[in-house]
Amino acid sequence: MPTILGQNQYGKAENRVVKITRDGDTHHIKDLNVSVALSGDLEEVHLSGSNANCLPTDTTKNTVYAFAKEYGIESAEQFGIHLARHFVSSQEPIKRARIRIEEYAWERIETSDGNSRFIGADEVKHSFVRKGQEVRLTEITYDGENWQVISGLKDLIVMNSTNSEFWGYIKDQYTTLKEAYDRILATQVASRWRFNWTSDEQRMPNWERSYEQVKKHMLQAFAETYSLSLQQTLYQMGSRIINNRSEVDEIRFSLPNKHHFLVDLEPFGLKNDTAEGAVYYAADRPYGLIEATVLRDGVEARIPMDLTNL
Ligand SMILES: O=c1[nH]c(=O)c2[nH]c(=O)[nH]c2[nH]1
Repeated sequence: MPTILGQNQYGKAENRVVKITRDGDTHHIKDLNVSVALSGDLEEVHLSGSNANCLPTDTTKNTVYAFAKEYGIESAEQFGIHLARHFVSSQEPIKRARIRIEEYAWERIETSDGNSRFIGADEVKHSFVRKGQEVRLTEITYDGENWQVISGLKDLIVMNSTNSEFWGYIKDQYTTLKEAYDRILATQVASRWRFNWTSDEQRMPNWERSYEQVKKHMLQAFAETYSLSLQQTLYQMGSRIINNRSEVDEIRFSLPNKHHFLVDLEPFGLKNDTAEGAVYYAADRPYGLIEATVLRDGVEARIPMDLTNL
């Protein structure tokens, strides 16, 4: 049976790059995990074994490290754009580059006098603790003409200990869930948002500020929404971002509902009442999984449905 080569891409995945910038004796860290995927005229590499059009994955790795040194890392997005442009514009057979980056944040360790800026001890200028919060993400795709930048985050764990209800749902012969008028709402946010910056002619967003602002609106909407379902909270989070950040046209969330169930303490003669502060069992599985995209009216949805392997 004849066969044909379908979609293909290649490159070096998970290049771990740590760049230290020295500002006098104050240091700054950028800690990235960069994955390169290239595609183009690569049929012969697969079909005949000719490597004439193949830029080695080893070279793509070296380019990541050389660019970090030569040009620095202003933001994950800027770094990814720079790499994507390089691969597509410098190698004729390479028609498309996709750069995915995870960024791990570090913060300065405070001195014993509680101030990390006006210090006698100089270790704070170069001593860091890795932030336990979210991982920042970006994916840059470039075909020599158009850009697509989808940034995001994962593992941002949030909880509201009240202001969440869930009732009025369908009840069939299998429904046992009790209606909740005051419950815990907790989730581990995975999200991707797409920028409307698509060509060199447009003004590029300020990537660092944009990330901080999107995250701020996301968290504030989570905190400030009186929730009748995680679905409703998700929509509030997304629309708050679309309404406040003109550079973002689309945002998708994958929100596991981290269920907290009231423990039955009746057998021990104890009343476990939410109004007085209750004891919960934090279940890890199964979990409800609430996923949706929120879009600016009139734009096309481009973020893939399944965020897990992005
Ligand atoms: O916020 C929720 N949405 C649901 O769809 C759902 N289903 C469920 O059992 N609990 C919840 N909570």
